[in-house]
Order: sequence, then C-alpha cells, then structure tokens
Amino acid sequence: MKTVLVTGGAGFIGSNLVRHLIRAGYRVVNLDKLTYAGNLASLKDLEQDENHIFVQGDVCDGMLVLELLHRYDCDAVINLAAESHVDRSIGSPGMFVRTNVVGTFEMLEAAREYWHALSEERSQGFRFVHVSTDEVFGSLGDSGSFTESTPFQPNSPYSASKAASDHLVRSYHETFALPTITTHCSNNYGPYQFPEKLIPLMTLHAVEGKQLPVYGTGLNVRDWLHVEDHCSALRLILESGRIGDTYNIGGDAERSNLEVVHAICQTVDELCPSDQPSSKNIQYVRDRPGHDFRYSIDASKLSSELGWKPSVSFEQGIKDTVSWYLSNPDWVTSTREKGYHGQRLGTSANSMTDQLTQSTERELGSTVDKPFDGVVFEQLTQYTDDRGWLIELYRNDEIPIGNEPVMAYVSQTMPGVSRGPHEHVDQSDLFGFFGPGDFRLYLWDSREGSPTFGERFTVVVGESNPQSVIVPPGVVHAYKNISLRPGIVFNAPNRLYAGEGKKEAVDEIRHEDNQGTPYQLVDA
Ligand SMILES: Cc1cn([C@H]2C[C@H](O)[C@@H](COP(=O)(O)OP(=O)(O)O[C@H]3O[C@H](C)C(=O)[C@H](O)[C@H]3O)O2)c(=O)[nH]c1=O
Repeated sequence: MKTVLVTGGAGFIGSNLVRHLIRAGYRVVNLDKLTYAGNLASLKDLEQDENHIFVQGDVCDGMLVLELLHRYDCDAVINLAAESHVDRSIGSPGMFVRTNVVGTFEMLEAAREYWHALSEERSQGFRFVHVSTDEVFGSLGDSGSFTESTPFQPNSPYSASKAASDHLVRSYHETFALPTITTHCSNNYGPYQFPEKLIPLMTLHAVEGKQLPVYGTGLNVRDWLHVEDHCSALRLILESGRIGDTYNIGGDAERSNLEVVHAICQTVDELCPSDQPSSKNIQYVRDRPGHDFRYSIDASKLSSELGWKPSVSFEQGIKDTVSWYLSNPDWVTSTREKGYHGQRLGTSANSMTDQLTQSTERELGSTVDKPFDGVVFEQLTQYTDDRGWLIELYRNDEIPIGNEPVMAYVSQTMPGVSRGPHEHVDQSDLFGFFGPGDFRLYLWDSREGSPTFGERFTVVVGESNPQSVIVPPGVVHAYKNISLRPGIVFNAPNRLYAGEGKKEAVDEIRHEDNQGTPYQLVDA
C-alpha cells in the first residue's frame, strides 16, 4: 500500500481527494492547519479509517513536514494547502503569500531532504504533485483557451501567490531534479465547498431567500470542474504523469456566472418549491476589483496523454451539488461556526473597511489618540554597552498590582502577518515590543460600561519604538508585523495558558476566527 502526504486535506478539494485516494487503496497522511476553510466535519466518515492519519499543522512548519514524511514513510506528496479565495486575497494578501508561497517553499525543502535520503528504488517512485489553478494564466477575452504553455499573467494577489509557488516547484525540478508535477485546474464545485464561493453561496442564499449578489454584469465566464473529476485526474497524474511536466484539468463546461446562478435557482425551485422563483433575488452588485473576465481550459494534453476526461456533466453536477447542500444542514452549520455568514468580501483594496461598515454585530466608535484606562504603555530603555543591549521588563515593584506575570513566552511573527484580534476574560497580557521588527498594535475597548467603550487605539511599536504594554481583560488586541523581516514579541501574562497543568479552557475570545468581526486591522 502506498502512502501519500496530502496537505490541506480538510479543505474542499482536499477532503474529496483524501476520500478518493483511500477508496482507491492508498494510505493518506492528511496535514491541515484547520483555518476557517478546513473542517473535520468534511472527513467525518473517515474518522475510524485506519488509512486516514490526520495531523493538524502548518505547511510553513518544514520540520513537521519532514518528520511526517519520515514517520509515515511517504511515497508521494500532493500539495493542496492554500489560501484559495480571491476576494479574501484582496483584503488580506499577506496570508496568501505566507501559506501559498512560503508554505510551498517549506514543503519543497522538506520533500527534497526526504527524497535525497530515500533508496534509489524508492526515490525513483517518489512524486511531488503541486495543485495550482488556471488563474495563474490571467484573463481571456471571448475566445481562446489556456494551454500548458500559456504565459503566466496573474491578476489577483491569490493568483500571483499561486504563480509564485508554481515557479518555485518548477525550479526545484530544474535545479534539484525533485520529481515534481504541477496541475492547473479550473473552478471546482461539489460537496464540502466552503460557502464563500459562488456555487455554495448562491445555493444557500437561494434556499434562505436571501439576496443573490452577482458581481458586475454577471457575464464573466468560468469553466466548471466537478471535484470528483478533479480528484480522478489528480490520481491519474500522480500514478502516470510525466515528471517535471504540467497538466491542465478542466470540466469542459464554460458558463457565465448568470447562467450558473440561474441553474442553481432552477434546482432550488424544483427541490424546495415556493410562490416566487428564487431568481427574483438576483442583485447586481459592485464588481470585484481586478475581476478576470473569462477562464477557459484546454485539457487536451491530459486526455491525449493519459486518457482522462471529465465524467460529470455540469447540469447533473449542479443538481447533485444543490441537493447535497440541502441534505447536509449540519455540515453547513459547522462552517458558520467559523464566523462566515455569507457577507460580501473584498469589495475594494481596503475591503476590511467595507466589512467594518457592513458589520451589524457591533457599532464601533472612533479611533482615539490616547490609550484607554487600564492599558499601560511604558517606553523601554535599552542599556547598551560593548556586548550589545539589555532591557528590563516588568519589575514586580513597578507594575500595577494584580498584573503580576505567572509565565512568559516569546513569539515570532512573519512579515505582513498578524496575530489577533482577540480578548481575554480574566487575563492581562504584559507585552514587550523591542524588535527585531516593528508592529502595528491595535486595541479596541470592548468593556461595556467603560467610558471609552467601542473606541480604538493604534500605535506602531517595536524596534523603532520599544514599549511594554499591559493589556487588561476586555480590551481586544491584535498586532501585525509591518516590517520586512520576521519580528519578535514578548509576553508575560498574569494567567497560565490553559491553566494549571494545561487542563483548563483557554481564556481567549478569538475574533480572528470570525471573518465578519468589527475588529478589523485597517490603518485609517
Ligand atoms: C462569491 C461570488 C462570486 N461571484 C463571481 C466571481 C467569479 O467571476 C465567479 C466565481 O467566483 P469564486 O469566488 O467562486 O471563484 P473564482 O474567483 O473564479 O476562483 C475559484 O476558482 C479558481 C480556479 C481558483 O483557483 C480559486 O481558488 C477559486 O476560488 O463568480 C459573484 O458574482 N458573486 C459572488 O457572491
């Protein structure tokens, strides 16, 4: 039995692929970070399957990847882990660069080291299949199709990050002879797709009688590939694809967005009849910035070389998919627990501002120019001598009573990446920002009854402004590394993380898991 390390295996395509591979007789090691898009409910039927080994972890953690490759004696990697939603990449490009580019780099490095250590026979059979997208090729007019040799012309931060990762994969084959294969697929649909994407979003909105937001004219065209067809193509490429090559995978089903929405409405109306057609809720809304007009995939290489063809027609696939969403309300609920309820994402370059103004959860007040009561800033002094410098932090004879630290930790945060926003019920955080790196610190007062309730304060701290900051319970906080290199933050909270012996619940209300949160990291 062969073992494949699948990354992102709790996501939409990933969970379908894991299931497909296990049914085909593979053992799968499934590495997934479980971000908002990863969901163990999508793998429920595999819970007891001994050929499914789930590991929660990050593709950016190269040591973990290497360890898993060795521990499970893997024969191949299929790299699916990615931030995949174009609209989110408009608001938060940094996490796309981190997961899609840095993550792929770490995967390649780990795979290279592992592959080198394999016996001659095993190393010849090893494969690194990298799953990418047709969006790297840019946008088409009314005619033409992308072939494997179409030059890259990505238009969104998402597609640019995927293009960068594809280049890295190519370079690892050319330079180190790592046996890689890259695939470019068109728009996938089917069961377990997170309801931020067109088809599940429109399905759920139609069923719930909500507005159906069609971007721009609705005439943009996508080629639709049923996820099961995608999985069969990936397996075929894994087993028989040519090393160092790339393959396009398409569904041979080009449709305008309006055609797709009408097809969904028709199925919803058949399955849940009501007095008025669902299509009455179609609304044309502001276009997506940089919205690619048309994607069209020429998958003839895959069909002529490996004999693959899509087997699910768009008409049948849409019916099955709509009815799957109607029959799986628990799964839909599990996605909503991640904080996304169908709100519009990424309407402008400053899309976080849009979300803030759209949010109905809580009206936030203005940004203030001094910190709130209970938040204590102190300029840190660097005592410098020939050896370097030293900073004193949190002397017990100086800090406000009740804030005495009980533990300390240090974290590294990559450039452009943020931590938070979150808040604590009992805990005060006693931060030290002294470098390396500069951070924009965001604070919101969420203590009801506080005179500054709802207000926000932001400041740049770190290397260029060394500060200690005490953040009391009820003050929502987040910080983002705004420098070009990894940054360090020190924290000495006055509560133990997860309590004595790590046996208690973590005192943390994590607004970062809620995409619609009013606590958004915008600089204005
Ligand atoms: C969410 C939404 C989308 N749209 C439009 C925007 C696009 O023209 C089309 C499909 O949008 P969606 O965000 O579902 O997918 P794409 O932007 O085409 O990208 C998708 O397919 C490629 C291959 C990947 O590689 C991406 O990972 C995947 O997300 O519907 C609307 O009109 N209204 C909406 O509410």
